[in-house]
Amino acid sequence: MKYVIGVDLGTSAVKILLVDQQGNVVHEVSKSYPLIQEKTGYNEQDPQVWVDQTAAGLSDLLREADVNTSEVEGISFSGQMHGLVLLDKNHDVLRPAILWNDTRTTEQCQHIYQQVGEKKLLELTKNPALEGFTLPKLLWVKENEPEIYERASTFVLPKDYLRYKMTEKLHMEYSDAAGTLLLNIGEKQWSKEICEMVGISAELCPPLVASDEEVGTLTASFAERTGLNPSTRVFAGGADNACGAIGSGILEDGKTLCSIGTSGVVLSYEQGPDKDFQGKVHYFNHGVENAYYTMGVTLSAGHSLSWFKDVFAPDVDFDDLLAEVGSVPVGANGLLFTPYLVGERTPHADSAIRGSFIGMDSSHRRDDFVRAVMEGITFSLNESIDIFRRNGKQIDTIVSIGGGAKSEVWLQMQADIFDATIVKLASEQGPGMGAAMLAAYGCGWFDSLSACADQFLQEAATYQPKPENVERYRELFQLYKAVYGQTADINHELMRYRK
Ligand SMILES: Nc1ncnc2c1ncn2[C@@H]1O[C@H](COP(=O)(O)OP(=O)(O)O)[C@@H](O)[C@H]1O
Ligand SMILES: O=C(CO)[C@@H](O)[C@H](O)COP(=O)(O)O
Repeated sequence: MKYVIGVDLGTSAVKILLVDQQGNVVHEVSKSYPLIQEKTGYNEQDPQVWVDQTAAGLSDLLREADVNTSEVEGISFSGQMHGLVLLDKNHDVLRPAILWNDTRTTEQCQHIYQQVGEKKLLELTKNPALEGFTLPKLLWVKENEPEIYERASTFVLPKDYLRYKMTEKLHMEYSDAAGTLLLNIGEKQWSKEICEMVGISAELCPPLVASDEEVGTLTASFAERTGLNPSTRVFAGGADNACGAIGSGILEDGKTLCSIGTSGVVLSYEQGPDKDFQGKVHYFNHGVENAYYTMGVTLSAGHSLSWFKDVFAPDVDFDDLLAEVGSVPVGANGLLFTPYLVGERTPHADSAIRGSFIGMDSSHRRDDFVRAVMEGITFSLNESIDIFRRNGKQIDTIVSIGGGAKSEVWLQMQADIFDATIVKLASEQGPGMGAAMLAAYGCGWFDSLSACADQFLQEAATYQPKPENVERYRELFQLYKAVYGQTADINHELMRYRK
């Protein structure tokens, strides 16, 4: 038997899948790591921890699955996007990585608009300047930590750093480079024009490769540390949302994905770079050659539920926390939640907005709060679906993945709020599966990623919208949408009282 490995370097954990030639997940391992949150809006991680936890996870995976390592042909990656990993001339890390959900860079985003202009920025990158993207982070370091910036010789994104430590080959690939705001996504080249206009040396930008490109094999020391064979073939991989799309079969026009991980995204396949969403949704290169995708992002999706659990039910696991949510009626007995715990991206690009519970009543119990949190996250994602539909996209079927797809109640809630059929796949680990598929395709097991998807991906269940719930949620969605406007000023004022 032959195997490939998909490594998904997420925000809460690295998840590693061992997949056979039929697409069966033979074994999986997850190793978590913390967020470093020194101040409000700050979110960092130590890149060395990603490498150590991945090495530990691979070692556990191979030992527990008890496979012959010479049968593991290839390995590839999916990674949390946008995180800035700054490296010196020896490729040593210069400071903790500044992550996608870090929103300290509002001033730098304004600087980008002033220097480049909104129209030009959209023309070149197809995206607006958002705090989470990599370029504003580079500018923040340049302004606030000039002694570190001066020592920088290049930058990479989280999974690129991990791959570098495994192979000693340094690259970035298109689907993740698209989220830096420095890539001309249509031409698939670093934009020298943007570098010049914002004052970043183009020499900092690393060499670019395609997601399915073979970049080398493992170093002897990493192979020894994990038990993998040093000749294991290593493929570049992709951004977690591009890999989530591959691992969910979002490989042709008309296909839509909803992923509820730490962040939440609604993502739709695009054939080319030429559609115009006026920057209201993100527009990135896919992990499939010459394809693209558009997506809306809820910054704190699963993170809102994890936050609620950590603060109010630390000793309860997710299954127990959600056990009675199905018996709470639609609308959580009049309780609304907005999931803006770390600011928001779509549809409100606002780093200072924060979350609210509206309508708390002394009759409310923990289950009402849990349902309200789940509904609020799903309403937020519905705002992205709304943008797609208003721009002419037909969305009647959505593949749902991520931690949120583990719960039947949440899957039905998605069907009712999105008013669409929800498809659950046999594995909810889309990004890890997408990474494994890139390795399988790269190893030549299939002629195309679509052929691989036909073999690897199976529908496990579908959830149909229930008309009476759809109607109630339609009314509640109008109230949900009003909360942002009614709480924005108060939240902006409260900003100066935060840590
Ligand atoms: N059993 C469960 N039911 C519902 N939601 C869950 C469950 N387990 C985890 N989650 C949610 O999924 C999120 C983690 O999703 P995951 O896709 O693993 O995230 P990431 O890739 O960002 O690390 C958690 O924050 C939590 O809110
Ligand atoms: O910032 C984005 C997309 O633009 C996030 O989707 C990150 O890519 C992190 O993803 P998860 O850890 O939630 O999967």
